[in-house]
Order: sequence, then C-alpha cells, then structure tokens
Amino acid sequence: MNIAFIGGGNMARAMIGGMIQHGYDAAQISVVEIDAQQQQQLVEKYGVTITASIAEGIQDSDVAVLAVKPQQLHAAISETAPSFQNKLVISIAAGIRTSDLSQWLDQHEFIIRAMPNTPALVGKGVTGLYALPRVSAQQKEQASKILEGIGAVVWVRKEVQLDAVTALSGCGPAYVFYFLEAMQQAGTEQGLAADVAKQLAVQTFLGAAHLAAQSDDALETLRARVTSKGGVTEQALLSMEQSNIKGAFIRAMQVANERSREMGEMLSERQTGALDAIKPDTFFAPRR
Ligand SMILES: NC(=O)C1=CN([C@@H]2O[C@H](COP(=O)(O)OP(=O)(O)OC[C@H]3O[C@@H](n4cnc5c(N)ncnc54)[C@H](OP(=O)(O)O)[C@@H]3O)[C@@H](O)[C@H]2O)C=CC1
Ligand SMILES: O=C(O)[C@@H]1CCC=N1
Repeated sequence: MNIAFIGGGNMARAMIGGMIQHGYDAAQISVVEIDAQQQQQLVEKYGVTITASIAEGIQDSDVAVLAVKPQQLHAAISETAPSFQNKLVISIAAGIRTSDLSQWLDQHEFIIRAMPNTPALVGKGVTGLYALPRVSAQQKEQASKILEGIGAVVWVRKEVQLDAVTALSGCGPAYVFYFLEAMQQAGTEQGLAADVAKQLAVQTFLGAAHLAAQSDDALETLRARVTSKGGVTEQALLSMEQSNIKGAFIRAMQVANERSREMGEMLSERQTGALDAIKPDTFFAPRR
C-alpha cells in the first residue's frame, strides 16, 4: 500500500517516523512538502520520496494523508481535487469536517477523519477515527492497519466526537509535557539535579500509565492506594483541590473542544484570516 502525505510537518513526521520504525518501507511513502528545510530533513532522516507537487506526489499512492495546518488545507487541495479520485483520503486536520473536505474534493466520498497524536513517533500513539458512510469496510481496515502501526486505534460513531478526541488525546501529549515540566521544576526547586528530576517525573508518568492500563481498578482506587491516611500525598492532593486543579483542567479541555468546533465552522466558511490573525505567545509557538 503506497501512502502520500500532503504536508510533512510535526505530525506527519511523527507518523512517518513511527511507521518506518515499525517496519513500513520508506519506498512506499511519498511526502508533498513546500518548505525546503522540511524537505531536506525528511529525505535525510526517513529516506522518503519528496515532491512539492500534489499531483505528482499522490499519483502512485493508494492512500493520501492530509497533514497540513487546517487553515492551509483548502488552498492545498482544492485545485488538485481530480488527483484524489478513487484514493482513500485520510485527513488529520483538526476541526475540518468531512462534509467540507468532500466538497473541496469534488464530492469525494472515500474520506476518513483521523486524530492521531505525536507519541506515534515511538509507536505509542492513539488515533481517533471517523469514516463517511460510503467508505468501505476494506478501506476502514486499511486505515486501521496503517494507524495501528503507530499505536492504538479507536473508531467513533459520530463525527462531533472527534472534537472530544482532539481535546483529549490529540492535544493530550502537550498537557502531559506541561505537567512533566511542572514536576521537573518543583523537583529542582527542592534541590534535585534537573536530569534526575526529569527522570523521576517521566518514569512516574510511565509507571502510573502502565499501572492504569493493566489494572481493572478505577483510577480513583489507584489514586487512593498512593494516598496514605494522614500522610504526605494527602497534603499534596488537598493543596491541588484547594487550587481547583481538576476544575481548571476540565475547563481547559472544554475550551479545546470549543476551539476544534470553532475552527471547523470558520474554515467551512473559509475564514482563514481569522485563524491566522491569532498570534501565539512565544511560550506556545511551535518548534521543530
Ligand atoms: N501536531 C500535533 O500534535 C497534531 C496535529 N494534527 C493536525 O495535523 C496537521 C499538521 O499539523 P502540524 O504537523 O503540527 O503542522 P506543521 O505546520 O508542522 O506541518 C504542516 C506542513 O505542511 C506544509 N504545507 C503547507 N501548505 C502545503 C502545501 N500546499 N503542500 C504541501 N505542504 C504544505 C507546511 O509548510 P509551512 O510551514 O511552510 O507552511 C508545514 O511544513 C494539522 O492539520 C493539525 O491539526 C493532528 C493531531 C496532532
Ligand atoms: O493544536 C492543534 O491544533 C493540533 C490538534 C491536536 C494537537 N495539535
């Protein structure tokens, strides 16, 4: 199965890196990318075929993965819509609805929307998937097979649920890194070396996540087992409750969900300027 990625940025690279590491042949992957620096990195690191032309990049592919920024997608695909005919199209763009994708691709019917996450790079991703009704069982199987190579796969029945998947697992790695940063900082402020604090924080997340994955007990039960009565954890959790950390977290994911839906609406009306007008603070600015 030949796969073409349209856009070779952060998420495409995580997927390609994970696929190759897990046995996918680089000769079967082509990437359409306009950024010269990205092109060079993709060739050097993964040995995939690179082009700047969509028509050329996808001509020999069975599956096209749309992996440009949501606000770039309409411009990227609408003029080359006939090239996508008869191909399975998998869009990973946040927010953009299948109805709009279908319209931009001349009423294309074989479209799957996917929401992966960056741990795909190490084969530990998780992807939420939704398919248009005309997508065949065989095409769904193809999509599952590609994405299972880079982690777990979850199908949702309603497209709107992908906004929740985006807010949870699509964005989720950033929340985890944010908590890890806080734990590392607290550790160093309490006298640990930065590398030791990082190792302790990362291993704690890994260990707790493995335990949660393998245990039949509820998350609250696992938490309670750490929290000795009258002990240390109890005080830490009390402090978190007093700061309403859980409430703030739930609110943040609600905001993410709303943003995903809002992006879908804005881009349906092609208000790309409105999205680009938001300039991120340098703290949040993307780095490669
Ligand atoms: N990052 C993540 O964790 C996740 C991202 N996604 C989705 O994945 C998509 C990509 O995100 P991300 O990888 O972070 O974004 P990036 O900006 O890192 O990657 C997009 C790449 O596509 C290039 N590009 C733009 N227009 C074209 C075009 N016409 N043809 C070919 N290449 C083009 C961009 O170049 P240039 O920079 O020059 O514009 C850029 O290199 C988004 O839609 C996002 O919603 C989904 C799940 C998780
Ligand atoms: O931040 C974003 O818009 C994308 C979607 C999920 C993760 N990154």
